[in-house]
Amino acid sequence: MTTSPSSRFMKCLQYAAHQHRDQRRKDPPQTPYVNHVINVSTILAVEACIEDEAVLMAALLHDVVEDTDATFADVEQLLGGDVCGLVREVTDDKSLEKQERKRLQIANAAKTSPRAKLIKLADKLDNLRDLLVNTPQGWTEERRELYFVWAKQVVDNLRGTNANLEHKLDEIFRQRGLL
Ligand SMILES: Nc1nc2c(ncn2[C@@H]2O[C@H](COP(=O)(O)OP(=O)(O)O)[C@@H](OP(=O)(O)OP(=O)(O)O)[C@H]2O)c(=O)[nH]1
Ligand SMILES: [Mn+2]
Repeated sequence: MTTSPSSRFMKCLQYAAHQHRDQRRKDPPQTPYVNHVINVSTILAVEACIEDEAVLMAALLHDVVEDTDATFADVEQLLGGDVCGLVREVTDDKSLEKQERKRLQIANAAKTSPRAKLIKLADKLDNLRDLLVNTPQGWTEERRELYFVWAKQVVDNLRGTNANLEHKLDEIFRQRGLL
């Protein structure tokens, strides 16, 4: 049986689109940023068959605090503590140096809850699918290659979470000679 999206889910989608409305991805066609967060939620719903609505909503909001003026308090007020807690788990601390943030993504991946790990796996899958076909503006080939290497280190600490997503990520790592 097909069910309609809930009004909470629609409110969440609208909020993500609103918050990211002026942002573009770094790919040459400058795709609207919101396409990425919709992709991450869609990967979870369609490819990983996740029915946990809080996970699908947190996927839509996974970059909203990191990359817009939204706060955790805003997310909590709009969608409650469960969704907000998941968003918190997948949000980088932008006040840290970039190298430290990258190191922490690897180190913290293993400590993340299984539901947040799903979002992180889908996030990396979408970013890597994009990198297979695009070089972000201003990136060298070397920087692109290093992103694949770094993403594999993050994914290695997220394993045992969802066989389907991990298989799709491994196909990409194999294609790049990393596995
Ligand atoms: N592949 C790709 N990535 C893009 C694009 N536009 C923006 N990004 C973002 O760029 C990040 C990777 O760039 P870096 O230079 O390594 O990191 P930074 O943006 O955090 O400084 C990814 O974040 P991340 O930390 O890996 O994950 P997240 O921020 O998405 O959670 C990704 O979301 C694009 O067109 N293609
Ligand atoms: Mn992301």
